[in-house]
Amino acid sequence: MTECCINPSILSADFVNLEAELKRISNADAVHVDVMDNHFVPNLTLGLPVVERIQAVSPVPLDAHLMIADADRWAPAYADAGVASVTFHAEAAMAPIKLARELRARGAKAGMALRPATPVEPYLDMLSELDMLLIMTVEPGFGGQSFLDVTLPKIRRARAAIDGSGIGVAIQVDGGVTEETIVRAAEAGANVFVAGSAVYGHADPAAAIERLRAAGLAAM
Ligand SMILES: O=C(CO)[C@H](O)[C@H](O)COP(=O)(O)O
Ligand SMILES: [Co+2]
Repeated sequence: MTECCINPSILSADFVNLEAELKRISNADAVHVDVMDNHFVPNLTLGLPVVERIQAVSPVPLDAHLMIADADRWAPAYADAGVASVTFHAEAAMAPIKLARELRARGAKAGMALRPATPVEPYLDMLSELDMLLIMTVEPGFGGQSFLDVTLPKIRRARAAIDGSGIGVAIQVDGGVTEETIVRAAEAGANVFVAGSAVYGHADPAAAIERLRAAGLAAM
């Protein structure tokens, strides 16, 4: 595997200057947009109207991470808005296969996320319905948390299942990704890396992206 995608999270950007903040990461593979509803997670960020404006000005495709309840009802609208990749949480979807098919039918890549304590095994048979599996490496809700190494065996099991079945599903990790932890996540089998603090916490976010990409690639 040679692909190594770095998707900065704008959760750590300056929300008053989002257009300028997006220009600072134009060498990223996508921009990760964290949508939180204060129900599925104890935090509130932004919703569809703001995502539509980000979509209009972003130099890179959007990777929407929906930390919202009732994903079956709300997620398709993000695909309709032209978001390239829409990720819902398995714990928030009543009918994840139906929802993944709806997202793809609307032209988006379908992603499904698992909280750190949610096992991957119940979902192995539906991986072919997905373009991306997001394995959360922190409890969703806030940026700036520490990477949970306890999730590494799950990443390894997911990678083994994907490689064993020959399906082309990306494995994304999100939370606490740094130049150090990206090595362990990449060795375990992840190939798409979300980083908020480790990109926007630096004076030169574009240079931070290149360092993360180099560290991830070297570990694959
Ligand atoms: O989904 C998220 C939190 O729920 C964020 O994408 C994630 O926390 C990124 O921030 P950091 O890299 O600072 O951990
Ligand atoms: Co996220």
